[in-house]
Amino acid sequence: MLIVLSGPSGVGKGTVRKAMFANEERDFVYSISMTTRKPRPGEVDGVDYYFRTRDEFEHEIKTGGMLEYAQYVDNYYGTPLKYVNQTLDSGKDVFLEIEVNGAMQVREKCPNGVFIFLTPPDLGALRQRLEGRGSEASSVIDKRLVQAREEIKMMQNYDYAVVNDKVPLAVERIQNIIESEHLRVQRVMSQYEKMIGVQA
Ligand SMILES: Nc1ncnc2c1ncn2[C@@H]1O[C@H](COP(=O)(O)OP(=O)(O)OP(=O)(O)O)[C@@H](O)[C@H]1O
Ligand SMILES: Nc1nc2c(ncn2[C@@H]2O[C@H](COP(=O)(O)O)[C@@H](O)[C@H]2O)c(=O)[nH]1
Repeated sequence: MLIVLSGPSGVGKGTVRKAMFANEERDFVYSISMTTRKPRPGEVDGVDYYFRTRDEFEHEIKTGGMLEYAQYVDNYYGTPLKYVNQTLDSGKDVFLEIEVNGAMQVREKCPNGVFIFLTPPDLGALRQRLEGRGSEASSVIDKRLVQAREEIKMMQNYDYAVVNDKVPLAVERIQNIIESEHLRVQRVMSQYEKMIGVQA
């Protein structure tokens, strides 16, 4: 199953995802994105992102190496296709943490994915989280907040909206969604197998 988590910058996607992966026992893999953004202090190439130049990124686009990509506040971000395909082929779930334009490209290509939008309790909390993280200059925070308003309008294109008021609660809500989606897929598959006369 392909699981896509979006939401405005600073809402807590990374925080929630890391907490989820600490809990998660099932086969479940995070797809590391590629970006032209400079690493923040402590970020490691190949762990947090694949950090690439614009030329390198554009080469990947031209050669069909990206499942999706978008320009977000002056930088490219995208999902390398090969790793997603290999992981899905191996039977594991893939988890993408990406912004809305990229998510809509994924929806076109993989309509059976599960699309979850993480929201802040309100825009004041979002600003506080971005400022509290301290990783961007205030001019960049302002641009991200402008972008956030546009992104929140896209929430209606998602299958689920989850409020990140408290991290453990948001984790639990997302895990419940994934669990129920798994059960739904299993029910459909077993009905399908019955219909075509294959032993489930
Ligand atoms: N539920 C929460 N309550 C309060 N603070 C939170 C909550 N969730 C995350 N935070 C804090 O908000 C800040 C932004 O979180 P995080 O970096 O995970 O956001 P993000 O959505 O992944 O951002 P980006 O899209 O820019 O990568 C961090 O300092 C994090 O500790
Ligand atoms: N379309 C994509 N968006 C992505 C991807 N990886 C991350 N992102 C999103 O970009 C913004 C900014 O991220 P930051 O690390 O600079 O704070 C945020 O919304 C991320 O979710 C991707 O592969 N494709």
